[in-house]
Amino acid sequence: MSASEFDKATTEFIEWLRNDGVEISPKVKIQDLRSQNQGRGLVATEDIEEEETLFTLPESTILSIKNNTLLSQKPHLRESLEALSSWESLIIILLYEVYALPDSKWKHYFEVLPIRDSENYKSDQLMFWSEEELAHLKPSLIVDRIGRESAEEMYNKLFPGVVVEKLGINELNEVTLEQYHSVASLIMSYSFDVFDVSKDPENEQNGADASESDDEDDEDDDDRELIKAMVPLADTLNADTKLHNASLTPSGSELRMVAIKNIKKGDQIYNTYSDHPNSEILRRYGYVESDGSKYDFGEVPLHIIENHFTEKMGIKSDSFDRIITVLKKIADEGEAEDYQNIVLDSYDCFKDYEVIIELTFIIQVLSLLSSINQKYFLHQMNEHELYSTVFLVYKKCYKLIESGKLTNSFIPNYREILESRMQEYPLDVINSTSGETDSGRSVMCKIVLRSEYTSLKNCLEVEKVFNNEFGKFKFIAEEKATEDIIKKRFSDTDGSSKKKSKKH
Ligand SMILES: C[S@@+](CC[C@H](N)C(=O)[O-])C[C@H]1O[C@@H](n2cnc3c(N)ncnc32)[C@H](O)[C@@H]1O
Repeated sequence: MSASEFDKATTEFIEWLRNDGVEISPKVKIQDLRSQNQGRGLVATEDIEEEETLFTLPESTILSIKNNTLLSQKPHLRESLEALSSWESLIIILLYEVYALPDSKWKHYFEVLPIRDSENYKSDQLMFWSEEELAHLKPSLIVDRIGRESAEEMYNKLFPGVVVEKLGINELNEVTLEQYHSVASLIMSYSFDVFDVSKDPENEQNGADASESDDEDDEDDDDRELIKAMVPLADTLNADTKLHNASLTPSGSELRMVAIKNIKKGDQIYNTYSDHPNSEILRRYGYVESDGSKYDFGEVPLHIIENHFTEKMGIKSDSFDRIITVLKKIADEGEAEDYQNIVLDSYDCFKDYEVIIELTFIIQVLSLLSSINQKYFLHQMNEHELYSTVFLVYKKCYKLIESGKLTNSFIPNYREILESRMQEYPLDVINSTSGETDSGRSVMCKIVLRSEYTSLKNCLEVEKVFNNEFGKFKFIAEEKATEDIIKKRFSDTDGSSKKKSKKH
């Protein structure tokens, strides 16, 4: 597509929007941002004030289960489509609109989407990367979450079983896996979750959350009210976690894009696609923020914690596995939220000097257990003894953390764990500084790794992490924390010896 064809598609898209009743402020325009690797975007042509409306979209423009050609031609399918997940139904609706209808009402919209213009829109979502390209993203854990298998499972479930055989949509008989992937990834990177105001008008004020929608793995918690929708023009806005200056909000049965800040003439108008770190932005949307997302974090996988406590702190591997089993059991059997699960596959360490509480909790539990293990061997305990020891330690740590305390061994353990994780990152990432302007896949890998590495590094600043406005931890001697536990578990209170595991 030449520059003039690209502009022609934009012009026809705008004309179509206006004819469909979309009102667009004269202070904004769609701009060709291909030179910045951003496709199209919306730009201010005049100064705009906070709360000004940039455009208003009537219901008729929004493509969703409420408004589409498939159901207007085949209304008897409504119930069956509604019974599917909102992902599945929108995929079918969109495939029908794009591939079965040469004259779809939304055809001018499709012309400005990657689905019709593969020349100007490269699909860089991780789903489309080769194994070799993905290898450059290691050690990021994002490579384990690409979701290609689950996408293929959905394709195999829908085609031909559901779509052709059950629903009888023969027009979609020939849909290939490739076409399915391109529609599914379009939904992933362009769709919005909007409240279905027609169902419950009282929700109007809460708003079409109208945020860029989540992916198929995290299907809406509140499926009653949120529907997945393609929202033309609203999805022309690019996103930036730090420059976010406009949001989509409901207004009766319409949707409005509203400035949430003053915007200067010439500035780009940015939406937000939720609070994602760079790795997740790359996975879902195929780009990265070169100077890092506001919501970046690095992750500490459980095996790093395991290696630390088994290789350096004297807990045997087998004991470690048994402790983990007990910790999971405590969470499974625990009453209410008091006994939360602290065994995760990985633990987030945020760029802004915050770590998830589960990381603090599990390191504190294992710190106390390793100090108990020096005298009372965990590996010599039977199942019951180990359970009650771990349980007492768990409860002690819960109380400690709740009252703003950690023990002295916590920080060295925490530090070494983070440092071990950081050592997994390649040297060129460690030594690089921001500033890449290229957007090739290998450069994006570097940027993601740097985002993660920087987040981990920030979390090494323990003063900021454990002594901040949200919580100031005091550090107490190990013995003080373990003495009650040792008394309860190992002292001879009734004359019989409970010191089976004591060192001789
Ligand atoms: C909802 S669309 C935004 C409109 C898009 N630029 C277009 O021309 O159709 C989301 C896609 O836009 C691109 N995008 C959004 N924000 C971006 C940014 N800050 N930098 C680079 N590309 C961005 C990515 O390709 C993403 O998958």
